[in-house]
Order: sequence, then C-alpha cells, then structure tokens
Amino acid sequence: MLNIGRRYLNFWPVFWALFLLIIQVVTNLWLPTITADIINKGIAQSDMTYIWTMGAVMLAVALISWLSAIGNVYFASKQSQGLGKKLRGDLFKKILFMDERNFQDFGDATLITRTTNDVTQLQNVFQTMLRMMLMAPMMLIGSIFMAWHLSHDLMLVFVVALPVLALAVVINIAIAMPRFRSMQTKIDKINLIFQQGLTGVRVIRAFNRDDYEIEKFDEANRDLTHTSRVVLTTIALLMPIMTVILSFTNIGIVWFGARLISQKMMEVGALVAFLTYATQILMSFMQLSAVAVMVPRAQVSAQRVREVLEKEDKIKDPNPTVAKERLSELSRHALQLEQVSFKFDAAAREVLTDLSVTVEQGETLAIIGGTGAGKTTLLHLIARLMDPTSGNIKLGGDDIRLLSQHVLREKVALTQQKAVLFSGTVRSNLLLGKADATDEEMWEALSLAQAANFVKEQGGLDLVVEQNGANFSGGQRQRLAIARTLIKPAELYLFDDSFSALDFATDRKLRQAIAHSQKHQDKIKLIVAQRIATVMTADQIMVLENGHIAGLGTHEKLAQTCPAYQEIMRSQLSDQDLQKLGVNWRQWENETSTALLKGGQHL
Ligand SMILES: Nc1ncnc2c1ncn2[C@@H]1O[C@H](COP(=O)(O)OP(=O)(O)OP(=O)(O)O)[C@@H](O)[C@H]1O
Repeated sequence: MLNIGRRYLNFWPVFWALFLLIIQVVTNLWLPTITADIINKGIAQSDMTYIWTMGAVMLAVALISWLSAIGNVYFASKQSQGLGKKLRGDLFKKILFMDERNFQDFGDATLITRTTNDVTQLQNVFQTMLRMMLMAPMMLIGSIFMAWHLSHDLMLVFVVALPVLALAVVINIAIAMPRFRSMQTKIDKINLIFQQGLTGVRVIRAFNRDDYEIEKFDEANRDLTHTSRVVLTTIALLMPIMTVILSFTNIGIVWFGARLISQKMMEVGALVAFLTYATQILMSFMQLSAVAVMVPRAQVSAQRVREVLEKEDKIKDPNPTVAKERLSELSRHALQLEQVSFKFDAAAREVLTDLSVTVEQGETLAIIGGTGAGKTTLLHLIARLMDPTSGNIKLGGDDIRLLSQHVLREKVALTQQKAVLFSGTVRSNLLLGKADATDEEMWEALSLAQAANFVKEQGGLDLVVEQNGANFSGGQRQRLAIARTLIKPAELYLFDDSFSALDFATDRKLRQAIAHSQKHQDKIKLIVAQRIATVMTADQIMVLENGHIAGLGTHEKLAQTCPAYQEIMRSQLSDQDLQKLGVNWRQWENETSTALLKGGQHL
C-alpha cells in the first residue's frame, strides 16, 4: 500500500496536509490547558481581565485549529481523489493493452471491481491517513503527556481502561481481517453474475430461466451481505464498547479527582482539563482502531490493484537493438507460418500443431474447419494477440516478434467473430479503422462491405450507433465491422468467421467486391469460414481438424484429395451440386449462387 502511496501522492501537498495536521494537534492539546488556567486563575480569583485575555487567546487558538483543519481536509481530499483518478487511469491503460492470455486469466468481472471498488478503498484509506492516521497517535501521545503532567495519580485509571480497549480492538480486527479478501472476491462474483445476466438477458428470457438467474444472483448477494454484515457488525460493535469504557473512565476520573480536590491535592481547573485530555486519549484510541480496521482492507485492495498493474505481459515488444522499425516490403513469402504450434497454459493438449503455410502477396487463404478446430486461435497468433508455443510466424521474411506491437498492428486489420461496435456514430466507428478517413473513403468501405445501402437509408455517416450496436441487426453489425476493417490501410486483412451472419448472396457479393477492390488487391486476406461457398474461390484453403492441417490447396484439389474437405462438402452441398464436382468450380459457384438468388435450393 505504501508503494502505491509513494507512486501516486505528491510530496508538497502531502507535506502541507501533515504540517497543518501538526498545527491542529498542537492547538487541540493547548486548549484544555487554557480552560484549566481560566478556571484556576480567572474564575477562582474572580480576575475578569485574565478571563477576557485568556478567552481571547482561546478563541484565537480555536480559530487556528479550525483553519488548519480546513486546510488539511483540502489537501488530504485533493491528494486522495487525485490518487484515485490516476490509479483508475493507469489500470484502464494497463487493461486496454493487456495481452489476451493475461486478460482471460483475470476475467473482466474482477478487473472491473479492481478498477472501481478496490481503488475506492485505497482512496478512502489515504484520505483517512492524511487526516486521522497521524493525528490519532500524535493526539494520543500528546494527551497522555499533558494528562500525566496534570496528575500522576489519576493516570492509574488508564492502567485499567487502555488494556481493556486494546483487547476489544484486537478481537475486533482478528474477526474482521480474514473476511476482507473474501468480501472483495464476493463483489467480483456479484459483478460476474450481473455482467453475464446483462449480456445474456435475451437468452435468459428465451429459455425462461429468469427464476434460476435471480436465485443465482440472490445467493451471491446473500453471501456477500452475510460476510459484510459479520464484518461491519463486528466493527460497529467497537463504538458502543468504547463509549461504555469512555463513560466508566470519566466516572473513575471524577470519582478519584473529587477525592484529590477534597484533599487539596488537585485544583478544579486541572480536573476539568484532565477530563478533556482523557476524552481525547480515548477518542484518539478509537480513531486509531478505526484506522487499524481500514488498513488491512485497503492492504487487500492494494495487493489486488498491484496484481493487475504489475502483471507482466507475455507479449513483449522486441529489444530495441534487434527490433525492426518498419515492415519489410511484402512480395514473395509475404506471410509464412513455420511449424507453428500453440497450447493454452492450463490446457492439457495443443490447440494448434505444426502448422506451416506460405501466403503470397495479394493471395487469399481461407481456413475452414469444425468448431474448436483452432481457427480463431490461429488468427490471434498472426495478429500477435498471443505468441506460438513453438514455430515462427513471418511477415515479409521477418519474424513478427521482431516488430513492435504498434508497427505490427498498424499493418494488420482484424474483424472478430463477434462484431464489436462502439457507441457513437457510423463515422466514429469507421474512424477507428482510419483516423483521417474522408467521407469518400468511408462510403467506399461501406459499399465494399455491402453496408452502404442501409447506412444511406437510415441517416448516413452520422447515423447513431447505440451501445454494442444494439440498433442494428446481426448481419448489419457484421457489415459495419467489416467496413471498419476494410478502411484500414493494412497489409494483412483477417476475417474471423465474419461472413457467417450474412446471407449467401451478400457473402458472395462482399467477397467479389473485396477481390476486385484496387486498394485490397495486393494485400493478404485470411478468411475463416464454415461454409464451402465462402472459401471455394480462395487461392488456398487450409482445412483444420483438431488443430492439425488436414488439407491445404485449392478447392479443386481438396475436393478430389482431402477426405475432411469432402466430408464438409457432403454436409453442405446437395447431391446435384456434388455431381458437378470437377467440372468448372468457379463457374459452378456462380451458377449455384445465382440459383440461390433466384430461390434455388443449392448451398
Ligand atoms: N482461453 C482458453 N483456454 C483454454 N482453451 C481454450 C481457450 N480458448 C479456446 N480454447 C480452446 O481452443 C480450441 C480452439 O478454439 P478456437 O476458438 O480457436 O476454435 P475455432 O476453430 O475458432 O472454433 P469456432 O469455429 O467454434 O469459433 C478449442 O478447443 C477451445 O476449447
């Protein structure tokens, strides 16, 4: 926690906060002595001048104390709020650039809790630290010293009171502390269920599972409430216990003080001052114990925040001495995979094994395979969202690990399997692909992606995009996401099953448009798809089966030689279509697509 303080607090504001705090402590300790003097010298001797003079001094001291308290609160709040702001900003940046595997290891629910709730805990503890944490011990020691100075005998009362108080605090912390981490974890769980409930709300309704989800949320909610109740009740119990101890201590002081006064061993003013110091001693002790309860909780939060901030990314930029600052010209061997294998850390077996392929500049490689075959993983490796466990991926002859992630990502455009749109407008979404895109370029990309018509009809480039693109159909979302990819001036275009939500005719038109687009003609295109119709015109098709290459070649070649490909064809094509095998495939595709457009049964 101190590490976070050192990193995020500024020296001078903290210095002023503490300086003003010391002034506040000194003035607070001084006030009871002035009261004692007014009683002993002014009231006892009916000296009005003394009473007025000391009254004015008392007012001035109280005013200084008040002003320093205001100043201290100002600096403490500014620093702690600033710490929260900077910490949240750093966490957001870290999470945004966190590599895929680390991101998955944490999970988004806990990342949200850590950025919000945990940071708030730290913010609060630093605010308290700059106010109370130093004031309480200073007041405690100062008050004990002043009280001791007033009467040694009365100090005996504290010999009983303080150990009882200390015992209450220790028991309290012992009960509360182990539950703090579990409280934060339970908040993570609530966030997770809530988040899943929100994103899957339509599925829940469709399956009539509202009751099940509500019960699941209730259970997590009850669990958190139970733990919080135990912790907070334990902490809250401290207050009445301390009040009782404070009351008994005051009774003891008045009882013994009165006897000392009757024996002329103490003055009335001193007893009044002693009572004030006694209250300050116990109040400081209460504040200290409140802080003692806050610190362990903040410590847990600090640890959770640091786990994120200090998580070492597995994907690293190359050492500057060997790094290549730009991509080599792509010509032959533009993209090469050399015996690429990949395994997730926790998984028992490899997801991809020994993949080798070369894609020349301007070529299209289609990747087809069953669910879980490893298609998405392969694209993620090429975009360097993850690194292969073994083997190399080269662009223009250079290993992509020699390029900084920034340079590489400038050259790679990826459309994810699930189209992600950001709230804003069509224009703001397209600007993510190319920050300085002109209207003309945007319309060009939209028309390549077969999205121009519906965008034009619904309001043009400034058409509003709601959160997650909720105001568009699945196919429209896909097309907008594809347009965002196509507008990017990249060398390598990756489409991860992005055509799946499109109807056959749009799918075909889109592929034809990309194939004829001047801008994209000499670029590499990788298309992951499930449909034969989508992949058949590609220059090469890779058939993936359980992470292995089951076939690699043109459609014609695979249709004749690759059993896995033939099996996919059999599952998707009619007998009539299959009979046409080996005739003229490109013509065949056009025919079947046209038939489909006319309401035919093919594909
Ligand atoms: N984070 C992960 N940890 C462990 N295994 C994973 C993880 N992500 C994916 N896998 C596994 O890796 C394999 C390949 O997944 P991948 O998403 O690449 O398949 P895919 O071919 O794209 O499938 P689909 O067509 O269904 O999208 C699957 O068996 C999956 O269970």
